[in-house]
Amino acid sequence: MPTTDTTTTDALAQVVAQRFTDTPLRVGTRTSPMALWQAGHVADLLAKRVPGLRTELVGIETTADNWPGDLAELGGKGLFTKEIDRGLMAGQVDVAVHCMKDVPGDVPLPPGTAFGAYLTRDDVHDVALFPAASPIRRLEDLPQGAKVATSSVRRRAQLHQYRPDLRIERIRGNVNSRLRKLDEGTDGFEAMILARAGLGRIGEAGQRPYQLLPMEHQGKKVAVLPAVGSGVIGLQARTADAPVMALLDELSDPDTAACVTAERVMLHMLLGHCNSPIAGHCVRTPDGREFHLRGMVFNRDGSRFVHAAAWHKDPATAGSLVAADLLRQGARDLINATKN
Ligand SMILES: NCc1[nH]cc(CCC(=O)O)c1CC(=O)O
Repeated sequence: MPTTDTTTTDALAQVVAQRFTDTPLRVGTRTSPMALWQAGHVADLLAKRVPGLRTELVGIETTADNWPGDLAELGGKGLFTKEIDRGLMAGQVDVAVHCMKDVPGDVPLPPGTAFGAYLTRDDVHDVALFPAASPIRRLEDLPQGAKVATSSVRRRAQLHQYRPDLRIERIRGNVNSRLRKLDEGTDGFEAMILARAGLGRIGEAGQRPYQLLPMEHQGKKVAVLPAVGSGVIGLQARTADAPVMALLDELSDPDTAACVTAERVMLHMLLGHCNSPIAGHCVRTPDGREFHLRGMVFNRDGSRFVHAAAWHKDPATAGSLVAADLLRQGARDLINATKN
């Protein structure tokens, strides 16, 4: 009898279940509420695919979690991922959960590891939030010179394009503590920019009003193109761990994987570092035949920027076309000018 898909996949479930009888499958994660939600979601997906599979969340604090100051002072390079990568390489965890947005584009993945799954992309919009007691609900209504919280150089540059008067300042800590600071008026912030996906994961998206920022320019309204990899959870494992890699492959969403490839090929070719204001977003075209990638590179205050788009059936080609176009327009000078 010919082997069907079901029998092969069931064989995989058996292999995985047997391997993780004595020790559970360990899922490595950061320890913020958002990261723990993500890891729990991954554990649910794994257990759904392999009934009876035992999983264990292993919380790992990263350099970024333990540094209260400005991350730029540490020089970047995987501040959110390094310690989890080390745990994966050392065999302390079997799967690492990362926000693709936090995976640096200018350092290679640790040897012997690879992303085996990209989960279906969440909403990629950035949103503006205001203190609970504030009557203001749109960035356009903020008074001249209002103080806005974000640590992202990409968001800072794009806000300044529309509202050069705003005083944009860094804020640290996890999303929950940032919201608390905003409401309590610590540091006098009148607005804050966050990813809608992150808000949803900590259960806040339905709890408070926010302004969804459009991704495309519409008159005088603030528009923000998202970061490369935004809204995507990536699952990394040891390449030699064949059963886990095969399991991750089944959890991966092909469209999300293709779009992340397009965006990250662009990022790699631009040689962006963690202080480069770079934005990129890829979608499949409505007819399903091609991938449409848009990319932007800014200077620090958004007064100069380059913008390119490409359509191609091969995502990596779309990425390299957009990067080449951005570089031709002067992206290298913009990136070098924002080096610390
Ligand atoms: N830089 C932190 C970070 N990494 C991923 C998310 C949210 C989820 C996502 O966009 O993938 C956030 C919070 C934020 O930017 O507001």
